Amino acid sequence: MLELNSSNLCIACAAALLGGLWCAKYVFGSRRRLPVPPGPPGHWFFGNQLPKSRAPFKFAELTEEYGPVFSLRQGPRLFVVIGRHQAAMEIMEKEGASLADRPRSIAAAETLSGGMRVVVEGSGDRLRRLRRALHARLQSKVAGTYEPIQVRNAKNVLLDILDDPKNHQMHVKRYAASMIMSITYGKNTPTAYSDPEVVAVNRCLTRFGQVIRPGSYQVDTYPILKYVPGYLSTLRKWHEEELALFEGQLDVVRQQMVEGTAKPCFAKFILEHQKEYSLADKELAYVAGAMFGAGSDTTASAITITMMAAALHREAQTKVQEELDTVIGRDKLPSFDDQEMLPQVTAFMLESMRWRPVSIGGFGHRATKDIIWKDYIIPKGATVIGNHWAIANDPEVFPNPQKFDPQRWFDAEGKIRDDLRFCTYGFGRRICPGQHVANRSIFINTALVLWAFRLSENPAAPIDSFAFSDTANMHAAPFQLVFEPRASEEEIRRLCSDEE
Ligand code: HEM
Repeated sequence: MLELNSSNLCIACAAALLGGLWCAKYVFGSRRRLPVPPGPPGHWFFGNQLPKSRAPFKFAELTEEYGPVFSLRQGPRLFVVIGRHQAAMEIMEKEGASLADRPRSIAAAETLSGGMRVVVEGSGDRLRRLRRALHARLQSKVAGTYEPIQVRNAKNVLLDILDDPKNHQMHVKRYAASMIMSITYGKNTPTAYSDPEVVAVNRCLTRFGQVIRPGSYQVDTYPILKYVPGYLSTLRKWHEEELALFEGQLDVVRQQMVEGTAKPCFAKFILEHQKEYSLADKELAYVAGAMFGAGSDTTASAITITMMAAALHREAQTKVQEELDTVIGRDKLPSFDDQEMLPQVTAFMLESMRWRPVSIGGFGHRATKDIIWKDYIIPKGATVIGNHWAIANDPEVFPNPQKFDPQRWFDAEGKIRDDLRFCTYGFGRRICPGQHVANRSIFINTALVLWAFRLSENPAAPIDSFAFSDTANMHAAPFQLVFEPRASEEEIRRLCSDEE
């Protein structure tokens, strides 16, 4: 990040003055009749210091202190954080139409992503077109057509674990990268996580992750800084690099279409329907790139969390395995067709996603009009965040929330409850369009891994179930697992090499 020096002090002063005016607007001007939700006191001008690390946990503490909805101010920006399930439903879902926007992000959205990355795109016509294109290929019915790709890759996870159990986290990352590359670009060879293409995409993602972190670029609080010469030049260079990468990936499919060798995939679909969705070439490249960006590491993280949960909660694991043994037996592998009959597997994955939510802090939405909630106002322009971690630990909805208890997802008749939902995939109009693909990935990997192996901790290397990266989508730090095959190795290998 650029240090402020004397030559741009004037601009900084102007920024401060402008910030002050905005501040005054929040503090005195627009208080209207209702107050904003309560929150910790802050500096009259700078407001509150946003946590520099582990924000979802610190926000959860503030929820305990200030209630289900609290607010923080940083310079001119107001943040409203929701930490309870009911409030999240009342605000994020019921007021979804007023919260479809994203907070303005000059650094990550406008500069690094050139205004084309769907996850940080503001509401409006372009977002609608992008989401329509994604929905066309990710909605539940279409997601079902990817099941053979998911089964093939999930079987490879079992084989990889047999060959090299130590690298279980890498195998799952390979699963997710390979599956997304197939769906997006029609690549049907297993993609190694060390593929140069995957490495290059991941480099872009790491950069994006760094830039999007609140507070990493002051320009998002004081927009005038964008006129400071050189301030955003690195981000512009990175944008050119990622655009070239995404365009290159799309060009391969374009060429295959000319040669008649293109496989059915998202890239082919959007190229064929470019006019219908009115997407420019660069937008096409980015929306295909978004599939990998949003869907690869998130999926891998969620699968790894189910494996960690199994090793740490052996009773819960046994319940799933008893169900697998009764319903599936030992002569075949579980498949998607069996899901209805495997509610324990479903409950186990639902509880894993609640226990350690991948998108732990939730993503910011921007209010496009004043929202009244109880006796408070969430003013137009505020950034509203549903804190997944705090909501996951709401004791009213998830009693004894620290306990890993898949049985909480069952109703009295032993069916998966349809009145209970956790916000794994976010909220309202910005809900994750990849959720149907993701759920299928988590289901098939959980079912196959628990069918094939008994998972446990290595007593010499206990698992720290809180050792995760401090990033928007969190990843478990490396940890050891012991995989004890539940069938003979030959049998697992034979069943994994059977064609579907
Ligand atoms: C377990 C895996 C996944 C998790 C936990 C996850 C979670 C999320 C969350 C929390 C959001 C933001 C929602 C909000 O703003 O409230 C999101 C957005 C998004 N996800 Fe996922 N996701 C997963 C897998 C996927 C997959 C597999 C794909 C694509 C194939 C995908 C594509 C997207 C896209 C494109 C967005 C941006 C949507 C927008 O901003 O309008 N995700 N995801």
